[in-house]
Amino acid sequence: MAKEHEFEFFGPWLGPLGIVFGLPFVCYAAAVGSALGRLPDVPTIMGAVAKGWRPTLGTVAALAGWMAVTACLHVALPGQICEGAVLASGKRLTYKLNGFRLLMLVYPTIFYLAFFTPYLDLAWVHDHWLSILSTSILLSFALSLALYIASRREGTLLATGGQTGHLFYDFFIGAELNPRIGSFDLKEFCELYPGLIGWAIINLAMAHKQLQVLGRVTNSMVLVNAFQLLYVVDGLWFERSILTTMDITTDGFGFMLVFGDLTWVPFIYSLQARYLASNPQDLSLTYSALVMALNVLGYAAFRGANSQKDQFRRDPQGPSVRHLKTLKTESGRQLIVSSWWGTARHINYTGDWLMGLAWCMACGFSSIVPYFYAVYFATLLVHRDIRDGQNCQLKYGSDWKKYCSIVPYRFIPYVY
Ligand SMILES: NC(=O)C1=CN([C@@H]2O[C@H](COP(=O)(O)OP(=O)(O)OC[C@H]3O[C@@H](n4cnc5c(N)ncnc54)[C@H](OP(=O)(O)O)[C@@H]3O)[C@@H](O)[C@H]2O)C=CC1
Ligand SMILES: CC(C)=CCC[C@@H](C)[C@H]1CC=C2C3=C(CC[C@@]21C)[C@@]1(C)CC[C@H](O)C(C)(C)[C@@H]1CC3
Repeated sequence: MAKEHEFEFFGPWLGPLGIVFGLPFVCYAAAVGSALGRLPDVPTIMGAVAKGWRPTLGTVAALAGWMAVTACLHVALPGQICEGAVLASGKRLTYKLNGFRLLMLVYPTIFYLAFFTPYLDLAWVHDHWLSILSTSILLSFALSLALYIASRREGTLLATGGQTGHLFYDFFIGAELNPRIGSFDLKEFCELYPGLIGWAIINLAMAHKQLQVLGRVTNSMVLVNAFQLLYVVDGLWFERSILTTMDITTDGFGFMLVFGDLTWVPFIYSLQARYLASNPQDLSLTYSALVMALNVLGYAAFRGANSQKDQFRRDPQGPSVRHLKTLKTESGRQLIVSSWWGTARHINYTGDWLMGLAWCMACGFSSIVPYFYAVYFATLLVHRDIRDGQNCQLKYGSDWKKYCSIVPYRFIPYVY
């Protein structure tokens, strides 16, 4: 029964209800605030949304078309075939990974058509933002519902946290672990293809809008596009490493991830570019260099730590990782206690957040709106660090305590 299970997010109702209904509202607020360049009050948000929220045939066709194009390309293009982590059933699923190829095909094509030909008015995305957003929210609800219903089939492998029996909570947190249509893995696809690549395309659309209105693209817009494209390219180039993240190995595919992948990432992570489309900023050379340095620093910690762990988990005797100091655990696995992983237990999160801060800073300091991302992301990472700590405590028992005493800081050495 529901009572015997542990509920994340403050119980079966409070957090889940807040997320299911609160986050779509935050998306609308961010849409209005980024256009105005200030924090909007509720009547202003409601007024703007009332005027422009309705999905149209055009926005439904655009979004459905985008999902269909990415899905077809994922199926049609060749890709690396990789095995995922071992499941509770003892089996491993195979995944086809071709996100980087897909990006390399789609992004330059759209860039060329929008900026060098009259055939693609990409700024349309900017002008129909609220309507596209509503379409995406509705799609997220519909897909989550379909996934929940499908998870009730006989013999589906359910996520540990998504089988409480509490209907709303399971719908929210995700019941089925790896929903698939044949060999097409819906969770891996949604996490890396339409939303993540869509984010990079949306950024281009915002630059296109700026070009239409201003007659040029500002250096801040170029920086935001370049930084975030690097982030997307990195995610797709290292697509394989997603197969060992808790999203794929542990969490079910429900509203939280569906909405996160298909709506939150493209519509919130593009906040800076959308802000700059309506509030252009010209940055000095020195300031631009500072922001670039912060992005490089963040990227070094993010990529350095993630790759180090990845290589170590694949082959602890590999030439680039065999020198690392480790703690041997009773489970037979080792934990790295030197180099990146000796500085703080989640130095990769710190690097990720620093990059996010650089994206916000590229928008200058005239408005707090673009900084919403840094605040949101800090909250997500703190929560994720706690969840991962709990998982590791279960996996490694007293060895995890030992590890925490050797590497006492979570994010920033000597601070936190
Ligand atoms: N942009 C965004 O919105 C988001 C980005 N991310 C990014 O995704 C990346 C992956 O994040 P995530 O999967 O959450 O977490 P991590 O990459 O930090 O993986 C955590 C796992 O790594 C292993 N591990 C932890 N410490 C050590 C150690 N010292 N030595 C060896 N292995 C260790 C443990 O698993 P085991 O021991 O079983 O291998 C642990 O469960 C991060 O860089 C994060 O910033 C994440 C969420 C959202
Ligand atoms: C507020 C809300 C609904 C949160 C849901 C969380 C999701 C937005 C994030 C959970 C884990 C994510 C990851 C990425 C994007 C955001 C979500 C989906 C990621 C794909 C971004 C690119 C990175 O390189 C990554 C591949 C490491 C990363 C994986 C986790």
